[in-house]
Amino acid sequence: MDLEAVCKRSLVHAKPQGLILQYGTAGFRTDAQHLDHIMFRMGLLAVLRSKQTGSTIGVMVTASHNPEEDNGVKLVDPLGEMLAPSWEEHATCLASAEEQDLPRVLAAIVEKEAVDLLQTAFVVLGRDTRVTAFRPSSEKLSQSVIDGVTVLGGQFHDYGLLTTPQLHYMVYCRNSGGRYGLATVEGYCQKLSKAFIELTKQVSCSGDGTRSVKVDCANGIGALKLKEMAPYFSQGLSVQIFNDGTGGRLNHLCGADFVKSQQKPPRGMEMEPGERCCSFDGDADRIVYYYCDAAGHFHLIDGDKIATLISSFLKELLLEIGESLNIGVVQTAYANGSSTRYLEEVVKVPVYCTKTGVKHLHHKAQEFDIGVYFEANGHGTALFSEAVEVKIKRLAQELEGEKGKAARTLANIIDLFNQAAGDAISDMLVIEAILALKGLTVQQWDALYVDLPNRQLKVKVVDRRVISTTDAERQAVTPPGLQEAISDLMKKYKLARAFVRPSGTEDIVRIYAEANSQESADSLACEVSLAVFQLAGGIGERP
Ligand SMILES: CC(=O)N[C@H]1[C@@H](OP(=O)(O)O)O[C@H](CO)[C@@H](O)[C@@H]1O
Ligand SMILES: [Mg+2]
Repeated sequence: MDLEAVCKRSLVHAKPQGLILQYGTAGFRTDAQHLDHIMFRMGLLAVLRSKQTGSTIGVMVTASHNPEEDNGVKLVDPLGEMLAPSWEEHATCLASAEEQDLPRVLAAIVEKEAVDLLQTAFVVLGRDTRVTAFRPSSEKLSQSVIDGVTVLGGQFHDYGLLTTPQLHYMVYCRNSGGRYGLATVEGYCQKLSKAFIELTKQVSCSGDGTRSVKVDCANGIGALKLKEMAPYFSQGLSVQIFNDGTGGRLNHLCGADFVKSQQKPPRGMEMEPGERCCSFDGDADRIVYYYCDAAGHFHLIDGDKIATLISSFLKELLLEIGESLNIGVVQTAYANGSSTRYLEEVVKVPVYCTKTGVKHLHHKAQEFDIGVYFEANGHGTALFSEAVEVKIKRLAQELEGEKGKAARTLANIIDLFNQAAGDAISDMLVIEAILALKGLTVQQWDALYVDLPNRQLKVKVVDRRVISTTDAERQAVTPPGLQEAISDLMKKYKLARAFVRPSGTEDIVRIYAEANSQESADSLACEVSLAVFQLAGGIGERP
């Protein structure tokens, strides 16, 4: 490790003195102007992680659903997963080191993690479409990552524009010796499209021609990548893209985050009653569906209902095949109470709750033969253990009749999921395939259960760390008295549930409340916000 060369090069990407940023739930994220040194240093860290694991490591430059002027970066571990927690700490230390401390911090990581510096390193990069008013943001920032990689002698491949889940897929492919698929955009498009076409060709065309869906791409990378992929699956589905980045701004009044949090359609989407529509977020790892009814009312179908559709379908297939595999659904505290009840009582699958952030859900889902996980906001996928995948693919060839058909359907569904990360394009194709196979309309899907009315609010406090939680964030431990106050407030309403937690991506405290009516959910959320404001050091306007 030529520390002298690293220090010299680092001056080109000098860290603003005193600037401290933390590797959070989704990597580093802030105003793009403050990220140059972070990018260079994440290039360095990716090389060390690659040497330590003897595997290809991914670096994705994106700020997902954040406003256009922001940017961010996250590292992708060997199996396409989020970076291991101990390395998140190294990332924070490295990002916070002042220039003169850089050699010491790097040496400490090498020692602590027993990195063999003689190992070769390989890093793959992807980036979204972000530009700032004056210059490309993601493109320039990914050059800084490359600078970090090369100064430490690492090799790299820059994929250029990719969705976040596509980069996760590439990393997984490269480290699984081709077992998972071909590590190219073409390989990705072919693997998913082949599975989708196999699935949908069994559906008898009921005279209404090709199925179609309207997709809001949040003016982000999803538009480019969906356009690129659409010809591969066009015989099974036609997509009409809105907010493709040619007119509007990234994530502005559109995209999955906007639609879910505002519970209204994105700007620019032309909705006819009963038509299936969906929205991706800015880096295409989240998806939500929606439609409007004949009276013009908007209906949101969020991650919880997506998880329900997927897990019931998988359960039905297993029943048909005659295999009793251990299937589990993983949610967070934000999952609508109706969805949890429906999954447990009607679908009869065990449901688990983890802390917010996909890495927690992903990790829990790996414990099952088949683990389905979704955050309410639409980020999720399904994971199949290697043994299950091998078994189902064998059964698909061996079994005949209805059992064989079900096994082949499941084998294709396994290929259609991106098992490295939640993926809007892959999830959309899974959903479209299931709806087609089951002959369900979007309204029938929506009618599986009725969401409990709910409300999310934010409160600003002096220091959000005064709030600590337990029981997968459903109970507040500190400050004293807060949980008692919330529990007392909940008693006033029917079917009420409320919790608070400090956000991992914004400097705020989030409040969630649900109850039997919208009025009750709104007023419970408001009362809980006030309790947070009073007991946890609220600042600014009183809720
Ligand atoms: C309530 C909510 O939607 N929280 C989001 C949000 O995290 P917060 O820690 O709540 O800010 O961003 C995360 C990263 O994208 C995502 O995983 C999570 O679900
Ligand atoms: Mg995202």
